[in-house]
Amino acid sequence: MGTGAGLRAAGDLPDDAARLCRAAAPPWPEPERGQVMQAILSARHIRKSYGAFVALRDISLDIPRGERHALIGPNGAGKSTFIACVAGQLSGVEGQMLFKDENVTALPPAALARRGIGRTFQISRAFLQMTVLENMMAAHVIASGQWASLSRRIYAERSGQACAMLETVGLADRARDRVADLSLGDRKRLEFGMALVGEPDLLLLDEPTAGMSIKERHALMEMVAARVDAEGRTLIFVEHDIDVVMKIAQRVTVMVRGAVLAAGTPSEIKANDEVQAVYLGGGH
Ligand SMILES: Nc1ncnc2c1ncn2[C@@H]1O[C@H](COP(=O)(O)OP(=O)(O)OP(=O)(O)O)[C@@H](O)[C@H]1O
Repeated sequence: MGTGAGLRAAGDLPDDAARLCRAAAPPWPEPERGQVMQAILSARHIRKSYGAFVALRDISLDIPRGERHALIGPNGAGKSTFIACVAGQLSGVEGQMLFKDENVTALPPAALARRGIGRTFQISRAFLQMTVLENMMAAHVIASGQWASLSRRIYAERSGQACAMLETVGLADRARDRVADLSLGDRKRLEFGMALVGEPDLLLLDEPTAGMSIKERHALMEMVAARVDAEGRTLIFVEHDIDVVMKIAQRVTVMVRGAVLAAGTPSEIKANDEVQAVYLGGGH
């Protein structure tokens, strides 16, 4: 993990020191005005229709490498559709998607995952009866592609890696519990950890805190922010809790009816009259 260029300072330090740095950091600073960062993802004129219904009209946005970026907007604005486009899960998407300067338009999910675009998935029913550790090990086996050769040595290695990742996401003491017995917050931690196993450069989270208590939401997203920062990853997340957005995102894009209404730092978005009228003011 965390081997790529662009590692932030905390990621280069021994664990304890990094933890202390991160503990002192929140709330995380917004990028300085005018600061230019290289885009890891550039979406150009993305358009997606479901039959006659146009869900995304003409979305163009750049996501700088290492940024925590929130997508917000009223129900039906097209946020999940955009995430699914970036992950390559939809057909018939018009426009162009550049990832790390490569044209990845219309590539399937597996090809995008190999290039470093990852997203979380809800743990499927069949895996709920398995333990937390078994699920995490499955994620390692899938990511390694070594289905058939789980020798004793590789098994030990995988379980070591799985335990380390459980430690990372705060689930080490739940390793032997069934996933079905976890709280929603812990299940989301596990899903996040399983997505990290693929070492994505860009991680997509679609409403990661849905259904959680306020306290759980903040705890989950603070952990997510600390991890993506420490490992030099880029994060795009869809979130309805505006307090979480203000605390976690460095930049925000507001979508309304399939188009971008505004983009900027959290404080710019909060001060935007149009955004207040259409979304934040509760008029949706
Ligand atoms: N498979 C589909 N077939 C037809 N219409 C769809 C499909 N998926 C989404 N839509 C429609 O596209 C629009 C955008 O949906 P999307 O889920 O992307 O919005 P959203 O901003 O994520 O909303 P929410 O915050 O409620 O999740 C909505 O009007 C939705 O009903």
